[in-house]
Amino acid sequence: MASRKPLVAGNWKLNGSQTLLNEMANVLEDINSQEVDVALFVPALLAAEAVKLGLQTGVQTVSEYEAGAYTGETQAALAKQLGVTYTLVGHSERRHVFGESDEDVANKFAMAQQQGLIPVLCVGETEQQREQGETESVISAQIEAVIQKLGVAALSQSVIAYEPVWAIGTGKTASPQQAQDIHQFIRDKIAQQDQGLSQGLRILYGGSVNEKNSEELFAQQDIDGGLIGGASLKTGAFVSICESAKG
Ligand SMILES: O=C(CO)COP(=O)(O)O
Repeated sequence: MASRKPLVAGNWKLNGSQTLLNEMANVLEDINSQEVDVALFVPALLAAEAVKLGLQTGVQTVSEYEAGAYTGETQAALAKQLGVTYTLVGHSERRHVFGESDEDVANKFAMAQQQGLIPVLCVGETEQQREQGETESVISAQIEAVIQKLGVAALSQSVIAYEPVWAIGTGKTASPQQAQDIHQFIRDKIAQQDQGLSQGLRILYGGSVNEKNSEELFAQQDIDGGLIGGASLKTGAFVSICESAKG
């Protein structure tokens, strides 16, 4: 895992509760350490509470707009004020269910950074794109949209999460080698523009990670932790996954 500190992040999506948050805060208290960063991407309504409980907190998306007449949006500046650290941008469910384009995602990335949040840029191909040999070109375009807008240096204050769409919530994990190949592709792509930045960049894997497969995934050279969906709603499983990311 080179010298990058691993990050294990739970993405609760539209799930979870105040009760689960309290339970999670109790069990995670002992884990956040020198060896692994642990964060929870909770529904926006729970973010303030998660911060109060001492959790490293993320929201799941932010508005690309700074402020104004945009009913229903989550404001990056307010999240920052509340003590939120991260936001996901471009999660596949935002792209595929809510129709966010690469350009929308780049705009959200920019707004997150402008307001002092760390964006976690989610990238990944659908099953059909993989079958058609488009995996690398799809991921390249998703990353390039951010680089075109902000320059490659912007990636130094961010995290990338590779989440193959066919592996999300399906129980079909990418094999450690499949995941490593794409992580290496991403790091090499960024190295072509900035070698030093690429070496320090954390690239997480997401898609059906559980307490049984996490250790092998996290042992891969270019996998710096995980973005965990379903298993982050179970305290025991999530704690095991976090532990497995330690050196
Ligand atoms: O989408 C994910 C995390 O953002 C992955 O979800 P699962 O771990 O449930 O497959």
